[in-house]
Amino acid sequence: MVLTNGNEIFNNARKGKYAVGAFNINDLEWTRAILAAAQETNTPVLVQTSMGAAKYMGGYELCLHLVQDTIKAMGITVPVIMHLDHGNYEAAKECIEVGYNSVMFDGHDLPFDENLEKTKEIVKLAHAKGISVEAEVGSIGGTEDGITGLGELADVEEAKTLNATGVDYLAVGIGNIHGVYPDNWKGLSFDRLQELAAEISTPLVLHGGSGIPKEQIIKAISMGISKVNVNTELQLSFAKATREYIEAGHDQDIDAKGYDPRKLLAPGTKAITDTTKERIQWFGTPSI
Ligand SMILES: O=C(O)C[C@@H](O)[C@H](O)C(=O)COP(=O)(O)O
Ligand SMILES: [Zn+2]
Repeated sequence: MVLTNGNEIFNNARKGKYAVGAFNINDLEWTRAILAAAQETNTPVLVQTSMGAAKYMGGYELCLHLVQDTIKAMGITVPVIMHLDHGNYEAAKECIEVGYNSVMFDGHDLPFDENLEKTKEIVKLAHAKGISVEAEVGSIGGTEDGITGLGELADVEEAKTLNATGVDYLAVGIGNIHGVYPDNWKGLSFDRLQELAAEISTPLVLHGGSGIPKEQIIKAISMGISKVNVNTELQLSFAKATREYIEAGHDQDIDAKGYDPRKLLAPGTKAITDTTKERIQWFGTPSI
């Protein structure tokens, strides 16, 4: 079985100064597309469900089985990590129970001491089952109520304290944000990344990978980022390819090309694979 936790994969990435992509799945097509990209590049991959995506698809157990069965149906042979992305305490416990390979406990919205205590609990529960744990230091910004933040910087002392709980990888704020970056974005803070990487040898995670210029991604990886989360870029690629297909004018009333979902979804699914392969190349993930 190719499903595995993230410990060795991301520790090797940190040591080797490359990253492994963490790509969000939203349905069967996304799952197939991302797994195809990993198989075609012969590289390990992490597929992740946010709480919302898992609910949309039918729950964590269905998502795990979807990935397991798709791996089998596609004959995937590269290592795959099934991960909970931005999980709250209850979701992290549920995914540990269900059998995910890896969980993120995102306690950024809790008082730090509570985040710390709950992280310790999740680490204990997860490690008892050989499941990896990701924690988040501070908040990874984004757009809320129409306002886009410019990205927060993780506190180094808080990062060291959270890291001491035994988490397997640590998401850090270095000016990164989720979703589309605003025109006045100032870029990643490599000074803060250097401070964090000097104190923490645990693989570091960059959330909000979509929209960061390639050269900044590559530089951050050279400084200790070992896992890069990407979701929005895959969604944009899918939407663009699907729109172009529909606007090509297949008459949806009489032409099966215009209404057969397997034809409607094909261009977008291929676009997800192509974008995923391009990001794997950016991350320098070595083929196995
Ligand atoms: O969009 C989600 O629900 C998942 C993301 O938060 C993911 O964790 C991530 O960081 C990807 O960010 P993006 O590439 O900016 O969409
Ligand atoms: Zn994220």
